[in-house]
Amino acid sequence: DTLQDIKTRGKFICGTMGTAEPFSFQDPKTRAIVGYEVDMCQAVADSLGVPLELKLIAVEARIPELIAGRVDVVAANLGWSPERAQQIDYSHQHFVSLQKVLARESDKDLKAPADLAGKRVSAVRGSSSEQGARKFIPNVEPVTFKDPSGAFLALQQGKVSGFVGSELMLVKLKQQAATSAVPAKILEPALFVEPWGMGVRRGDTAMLNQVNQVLDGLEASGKAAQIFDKWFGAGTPFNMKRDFRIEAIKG
Ligand SMILES: NC(=O)CC[C@H](N)C(=O)O
Repeated sequence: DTLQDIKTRGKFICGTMGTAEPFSFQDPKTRAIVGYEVDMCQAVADSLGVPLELKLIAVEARIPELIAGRVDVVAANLGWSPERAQQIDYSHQHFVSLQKVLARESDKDLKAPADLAGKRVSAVRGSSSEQGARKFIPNVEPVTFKDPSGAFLALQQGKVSGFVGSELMLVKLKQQAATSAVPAKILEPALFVEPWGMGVRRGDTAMLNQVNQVLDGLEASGKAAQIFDKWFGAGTPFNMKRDFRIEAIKG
């Protein structure tokens, strides 16, 4: 749909995770889907003068839903990769993430991702983590799950020795595991770094320009840094400093 179609329709539809704190997750009190990526989508909706509608999508459905036109953009932990960049266009990066491995605290012989060579690991189906597991850990064919919860459960049940995923997802799961029977640890070093952008349909130049203009505006005004601090800064479970800018992804 063109920008005019979206204005006529009267809503901007953004595909998002809904399960990934603090990017897009359910607020325990209000039950609304909130988060960093939701704020970014809201800014685009505001720029178009229409309300934001969130559509929750699984990791493996992100690119298919976008290509099929069932969402206007995808803001769903979407890492840039050369393969994906053949299928869709990417906005400027709005986050930069590490990919790491979560293991059981009790597995003392597992210190680095390389120690998982030839072992079983889990990953979310259709994620860059699935591909990264194959690429960066020798002799690994990941067991995949539709949702992060399944991949995490497999680790806790001892069905796999590691769970490859985005760092902040693993940070939250590690916190969750700390009070369970199976505490977890994050292995260092990271497997790889990935810039995240909003996914836009290939050739939808008007939408791509609109999103980039909004993101660049948030960067220039300092609003992007404020939104970052709100979700990742001191007083949040992540306590992070911003070490990237919103800018074009250098592929
Ligand atoms: N599982 C994950 O790490 C989240 C998705 C991942 N960032 C991707 O782009 O596929």
